[in-house]
Amino acid sequence: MFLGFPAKPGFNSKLVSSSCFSFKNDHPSKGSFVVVCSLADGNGSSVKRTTLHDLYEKEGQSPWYDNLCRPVTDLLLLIENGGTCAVWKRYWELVVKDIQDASKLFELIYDQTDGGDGYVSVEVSPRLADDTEGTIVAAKYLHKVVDRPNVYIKIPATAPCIPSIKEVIAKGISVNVTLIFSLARYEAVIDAYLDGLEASGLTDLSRVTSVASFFVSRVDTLIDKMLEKIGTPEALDLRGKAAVAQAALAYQLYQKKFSGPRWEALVKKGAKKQRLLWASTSVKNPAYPDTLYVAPLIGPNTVSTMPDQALLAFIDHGTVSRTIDANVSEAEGIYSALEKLGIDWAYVGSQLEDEGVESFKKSFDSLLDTLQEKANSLKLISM
Ligand SMILES: O=C[C@H](O)COP(=O)(O)O
Repeated sequence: MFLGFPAKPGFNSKLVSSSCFSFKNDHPSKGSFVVVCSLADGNGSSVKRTTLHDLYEKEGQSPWYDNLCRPVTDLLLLIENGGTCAVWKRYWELVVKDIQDASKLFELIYDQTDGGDGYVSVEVSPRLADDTEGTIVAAKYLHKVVDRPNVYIKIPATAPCIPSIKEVIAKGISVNVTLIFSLARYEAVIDAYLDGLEASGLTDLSRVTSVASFFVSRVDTLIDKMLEKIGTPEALDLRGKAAVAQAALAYQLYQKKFSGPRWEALVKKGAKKQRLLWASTSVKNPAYPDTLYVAPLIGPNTVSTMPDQALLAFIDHGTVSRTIDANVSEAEGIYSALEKLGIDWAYVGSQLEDEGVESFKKSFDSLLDTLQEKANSLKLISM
C-alpha cells in the first residue's frame, strides 16, 4: 500500500509526514498521524503516485494524516501490569513512550526534510488551558522526558497560553499551537513565536520550529447556524464560505508577518517560518463538497492535516493547484459581508475556542475516569 506507516522494511521513505497525539473523541491517544507517501521502494522502482505526491512536490504543501488511535486494550494491559501508581501517571508514561516510538518512525523524514516534516506532537493536559505557568512547566517537562528532536509540544492558543508559547519557544522547544479559530488570535500566536525566538538568546534558531494549527470546518458549522437564524437570501447564500475565506486571510497574515526587517533579522540566525497548518478539514455538512476544506487551502510551506474522509476524497478526486491566495479579494468580500450581516468574528473565535477546550477536557477526563474504573475493578492501582 502506498499509504501507511511505518514504511515497509526496505522502503526508501522519501516522505511527507508528521503526527500528533491529542485528546479527542473517545479514543485514548487519538490524534493526528502522518501521511507517509513513499516515493520509491528499496530498489528504486516507483510506487503509485497520487495527488498527495503532487501536493507536496508541486505546491509545497505537506499532507499529514489526522487519525491515530491506540486500542483501549493496550491501555488496560498497561494498567494491569502497572503496579500501584496512579492512573494519570501510568497514562502519561504510556503517552511518552508512544510519542518516543512514533518519533523514531518519523526521524528519517525529519532528517530528509531538514526538520520540515516528520514530527510527532504531544499535547499538554487540556486542564491547563487557562494556566500560563502550569502550561510552561508541563511543556518543559514533556520536552525533557520525551527527549526527541522531532516532537512538537502542543499548546492551545487560549489567551492565558499565549505567554506560555513565547516562553516555551524562548527555551528552544518546538511548539504546535492548536485550537486557533480567529485572525486576531492567530496574529497573537505569530507574535508569541517571534517574541520567543528573539528572547531565546540562541545564535542558531534553525532547530526551533512551530506550526500554527488553524481550525477550519468548525468555523462553518457555527457560522452556518448563525446565517440560518438570520435567514435572508444573502445570509443563506454565504453558508459554507466563511471558514475558507477566513483561512485565506490567515495565509495573507502569515505572509505579511513573516516578511520585513524584523523577520529578516531572525532569518539571519536560521529561524524558520511558523507553518500554517489546516486542522479540522473533514466536511461536517454532507451537502458540501467532500474536499471543501482541502482543495481551496493549498499553498506553499503549509500543512494540511486530513482525517480518512478528507484524505480519501482528495486522493480520489482532489485537484492540485495553488488556491490559497488565488481569490484574496473574494475572501475579503465574504469576510466583510459576514460582518455586515452581524456575524461577530471575535464571538465566533471565542465560542469555538471554549467549545474546543471543553471537548478536549471532556475527552481527557473521560479517558482517565475509564482507566480509573478499570483500575479500581482490578484493585491493582491505588487512587
Ligand atoms: O485535532 C484536530 C482536528 O483536526 C479537529 O478536527 P474536527 O474539527 O473534525 O474534530
